[in-house]
Amino acid sequence: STLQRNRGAKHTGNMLEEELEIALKVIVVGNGGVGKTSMVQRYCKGIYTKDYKKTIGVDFLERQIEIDGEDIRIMLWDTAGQEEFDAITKAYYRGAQACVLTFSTTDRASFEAIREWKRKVENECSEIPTVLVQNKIDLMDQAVVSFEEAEALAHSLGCRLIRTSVKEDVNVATVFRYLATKCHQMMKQQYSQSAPISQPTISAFSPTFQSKAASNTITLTRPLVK
Ligand SMILES: Nc1nc2c(ncn2[C@@H]2O[C@H](COP(=O)(O)OP(=O)(O)OP(=O)(O)O)[C@@H](O)[C@H]2O)c(=O)[nH]1
Repeated sequence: STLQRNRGAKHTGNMLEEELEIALKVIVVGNGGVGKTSMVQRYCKGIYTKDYKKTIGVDFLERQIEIDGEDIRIMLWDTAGQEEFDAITKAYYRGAQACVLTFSTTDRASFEAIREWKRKVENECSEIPTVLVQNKIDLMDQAVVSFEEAEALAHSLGCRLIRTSVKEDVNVATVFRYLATKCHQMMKQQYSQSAPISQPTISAFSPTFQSKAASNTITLTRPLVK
């Protein structure tokens, strides 16, 4: 397929060596304190800390996984949940290909804010694969949101609900694998529909760019070397 061809042609000897890979920009949004930073750190670094330090603006981490035999680099944008940073964070929504809407089991306001978060994302991005995450399920004894309510919200937003405990490392990887799989399927569809001559442009200056032919991001991981 075109997708595979774009992934990279490797030549040995004096020839140019280039390697392209699929990269996905995923944004993690939700109220302050729901566990966004913890989730991204858990997934990308395998660590968890009890301390809460609010995110100022946006943080960025990445992890590579394999979907369908294809390497996918997941770039996770951990955005600030505190409203004071809204103006900064929304600039980072642009170009996102998937979204994690996060609320906490023990924070009613974070659950009620989900529609508003979805609206903010939709203002900057068109419809992108989205998952609703109910975090801190290790604290079910202090729950202020019922399973039924969470499911009803997911249903009305038209997205899947995944319950996680970042603390106990429950279902965190499931969230990102699910989104990456969805995006990968969409890309494959777009590639098979687009004409074979439409090769995406590759920018060596910006870390990511939006291909016009298909809305996937392709990153040049290794510069051209002689
Ligand atoms: N019990 C429990 N605590 C968690 C879990 N995930 C995160 N926390 C704690 O919740 C607090 C807030 O987590 P953060 O990851 O900093 O929250 P955030 O959503 O990034 O907050 P902002 O940066 O302000 O937007 C921290 O004290 C975490 O240790 C979880 O699954 N269970």
